[in-house]
Amino acid sequence: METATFPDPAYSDPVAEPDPSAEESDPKGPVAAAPPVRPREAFRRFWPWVRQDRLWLPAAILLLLTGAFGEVVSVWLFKDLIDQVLVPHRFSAFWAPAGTMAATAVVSALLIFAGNYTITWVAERFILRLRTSVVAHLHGLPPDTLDRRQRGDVVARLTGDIAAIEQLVATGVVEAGSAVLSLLLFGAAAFYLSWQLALAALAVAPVFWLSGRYFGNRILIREREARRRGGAVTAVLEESLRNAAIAGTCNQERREVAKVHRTGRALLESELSIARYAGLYPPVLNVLEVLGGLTVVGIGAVELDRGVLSLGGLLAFAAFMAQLFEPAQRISELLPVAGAAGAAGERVLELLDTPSPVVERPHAHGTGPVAGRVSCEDVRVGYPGQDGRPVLENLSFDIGPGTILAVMGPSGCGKSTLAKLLVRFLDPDSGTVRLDQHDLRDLKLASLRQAVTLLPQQAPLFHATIRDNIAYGRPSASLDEVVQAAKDADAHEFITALNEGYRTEIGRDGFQLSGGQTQRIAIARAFLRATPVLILDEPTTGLDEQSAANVIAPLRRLMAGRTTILITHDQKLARTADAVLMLGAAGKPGLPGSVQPVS
Ligand SMILES: Nc1ncnc2c1ncn2[C@@H]1O[C@H](COP(=O)(O)OP(=O)(O)OP(=O)(O)O)[C@@H](O)[C@H]1O
Repeated sequence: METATFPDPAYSDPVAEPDPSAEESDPKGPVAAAPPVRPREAFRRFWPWVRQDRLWLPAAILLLLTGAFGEVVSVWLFKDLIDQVLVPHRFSAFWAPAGTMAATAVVSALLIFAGNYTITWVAERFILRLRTSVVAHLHGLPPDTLDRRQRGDVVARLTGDIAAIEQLVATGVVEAGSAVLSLLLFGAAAFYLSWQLALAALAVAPVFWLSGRYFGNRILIREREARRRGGAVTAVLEESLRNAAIAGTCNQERREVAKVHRTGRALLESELSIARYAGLYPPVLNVLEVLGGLTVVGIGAVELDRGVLSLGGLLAFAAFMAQLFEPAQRISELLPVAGAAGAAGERVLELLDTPSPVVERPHAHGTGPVAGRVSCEDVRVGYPGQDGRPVLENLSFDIGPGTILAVMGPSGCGKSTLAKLLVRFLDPDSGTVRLDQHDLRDLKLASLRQAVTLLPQQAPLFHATIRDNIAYGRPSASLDEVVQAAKDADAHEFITALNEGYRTEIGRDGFQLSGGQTQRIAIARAFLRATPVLILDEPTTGLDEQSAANVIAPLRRLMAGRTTILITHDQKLARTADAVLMLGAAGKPGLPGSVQPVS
């Protein structure tokens, strides 16, 4: 029998060829490129999240600039030091300019620190606000819309990409602003000292600009690809780790590792391609700087010879040139960062621009007291990308308050789709779904969901205590209420048998608990919500006979007196219903039969 060895030596070499048998059909990986957005447009879109702190941006620029001005003063004093102390050998005059230079350096350092801290403060607040807004938008989307994206890629967009954007709108603005103003400041000082030399130095400016454009465009294109591939790496990682158990049982560990390796290698190639441009740009600038500097020194030597310029003046000019190149260097370093920010911005805007298929109407109202009548009138619904073929068609039923309606039918006939319609994760293409007399589309979403509890097939649990998991449906519930709900759900006994009882922390998806126990926690949560309408989507699926039997008694108590849509394949459970709706009854999935009383 062949056994896999880990770590596989094949992957210790990062550019090794991955296992070809594991090649994906899509060589570009599981994440599509975001639509391109022009940097100016991206800046305009993200500006609202900076607006609140916008006054701090000029404040930071001012602090950095005043700090930089301190450096101008130091250079000026250095010129005096040479011309008035060193050249005439008057060492008694040393202390005054030296003391002023030292004090200026300290003040300058403090101002630059304050400026940099201010930028970080603005940037971090921007990141926090933007991430919160994007997450709020994503939470407003129905699960189907969100699930169309790779979860790992969404997380990459919400972390790395959002952090990179701040370079475009916060740090970038201040850095570019202060660098440009420093350039002007040092440039003005250089012109004041010798306009001829300053003009000579400026001769290289167009070449700087042209090389900036050349490198900037190429870096942006490569950053786009790298961001996409970065998202693919987290997507593949997330999926691979989530499915580690199935990979193990199917002996597919090698394939999973190869997938991670392949996407990682694609990212590596992308990053190296960026590094070739981003890494070449500063040395190219250095060469241009040296050429500019040599021109200046050549002309300066002639000026010195003609007696137009003092030695101190020439040295001070050279120092200004060095200072001039420092902001130019900073701008050049901003280029790859701005490229990354632009590419990251496109990916975050794509998330923000994902429309919700379910929109609350402007004049939507609350449900008021809910009796619990639920009806569908000639409903037709399908999913996008299915050539307009409906999943449900001509669906009509009307059940009174407190009725339990079992919904049955073959797999794929649209039972879960009906559940989505009733909580408005989906709207019908035609026809009407009603709660009491209200068309669901006229109701506020929060109000509708206050009245309806959906217990999905696999009840999700949070990484939190059992108490918090039960109270999730009503966080204000007291411990007594939580315990009562657990008792009603037949969960109290096994909870108190755990070492820490209700304070026991459970892992994601109920890790530590059996399927039946997880389901009973979810039922306790539904008891606590105590809504007039219940939708139970296959509540016993995946449970063995004994666990299913343990769940049926609390489910009966939960359903008593509430309008319940009970989606099930389980004949035993269906018998607890007052009526049954067979979907796909005529042998055609999606075409419903009528509601029949349970015999
Ligand atoms: N988000 C979606 N996008 C596109 N098609 C979907 C989506 N969800 C479901 N479908 C399709 O709609 C049809 C009905 O799916 P639905 O989940 O409602 O069936 P079901 O009766 O609940 O099936 P099961 O008993 O297997 O859970 C299926 O053909 C399915 O492929």
